[in-house]
Amino acid sequence: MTAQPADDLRQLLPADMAARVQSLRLADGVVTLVLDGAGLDGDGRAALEAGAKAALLAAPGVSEVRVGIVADRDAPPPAPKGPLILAVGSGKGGVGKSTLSANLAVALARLGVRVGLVDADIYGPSQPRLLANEGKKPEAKDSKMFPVPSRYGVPVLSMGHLIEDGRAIAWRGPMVSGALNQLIDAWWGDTQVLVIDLPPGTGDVQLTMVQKHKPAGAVIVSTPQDLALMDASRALNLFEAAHVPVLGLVENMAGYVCPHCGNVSDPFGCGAVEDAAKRLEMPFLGRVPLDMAIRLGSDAGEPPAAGEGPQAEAFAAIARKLLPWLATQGVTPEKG
Ligand SMILES: Nc1ncnc2c1ncn2[C@@H]1O[C@H](COP(=O)(O)OP(=O)(O)OP(=O)(O)O)[C@@H](O)[C@H]1O
Repeated sequence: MTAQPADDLRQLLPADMAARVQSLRLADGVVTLVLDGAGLDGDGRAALEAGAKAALLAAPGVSEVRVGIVADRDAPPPAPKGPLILAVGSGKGGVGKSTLSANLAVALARLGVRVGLVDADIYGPSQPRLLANEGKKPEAKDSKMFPVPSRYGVPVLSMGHLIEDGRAIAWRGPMVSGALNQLIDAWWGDTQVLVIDLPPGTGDVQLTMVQKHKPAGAVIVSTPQDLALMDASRALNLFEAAHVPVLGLVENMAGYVCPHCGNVSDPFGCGAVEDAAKRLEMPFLGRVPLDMAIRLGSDAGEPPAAGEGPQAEAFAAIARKLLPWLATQGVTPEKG
């Protein structure tokens, strides 16, 4: 039995149901279907879901159908209550998730979005170094913390601000969640978007975290190597299991820029993440080259996105791609 492409699957739905499809994705035998539930009451929605499942499960190669029914397509976007949570995840460590989180936050801030950053990497916090506010302690009022300002217009909260430098944390699950709650439920004021640098991997801690502090969307970062890509698709499953929309994939460390001659070579290959995004029917959000200037800037607390030139542009391009989605969530950059 061969799996059917998503377009063929759509044909299997009755016309009135097909007209309500907002997105339909097939990966590893699992169909993820988002339907527009405009004008339907609870029973109508239940019938829509049951009908779609029955029609699609009959298709060869489909083992599971996950259905999400969203509100009226024409309804104005709801005004977000607190900051909108945007998670940055990866299937494995060391692929540049923290680098992307910091620079994406700075790039969004440069576009006029009020952005905050939470370093949820409890065991290996790196944001205080990346955004140059290491050693500062957050103040607190009514047992809630104030984020620590950074010189790049992005306030930050990280375990790195709470523990002594270099002290490893050996905490168990509940303590980790408790610490994370404090970082997220802080005085974020009029922050519009909270970027969360998730810990690497796809374990229970990550799942609990995304279920509890439900991100409005997630970005997955991967290097172009096959193994990293396989891990990235696990991260995709994590977000799907928590019903968090994945906004797209970012390829990091693609194409090595020689610091001496500026020539670009491809030690890890190039384009594999974009191909994977196509295969998974995910948007591809952009590519960040493997560039010594990115590592040196990051180590020195000077995020490349805050500067000028091609490194800054790589992150700015990714941030710009997120603006239309942010608008659908009621977040528009401040003018001026
Ligand atoms: N595009 C890049 N070019 C050069 N160096 C990079 C690039 N992206 C990340 N790095 C460097 O790679 C190392 C790992 O990056 P980073 O800490 O962002 O990864 P991570 O996925 O968050 O890792 P961890 O899971 O361990 O926190 C850092 O030294 C960082 O400066």
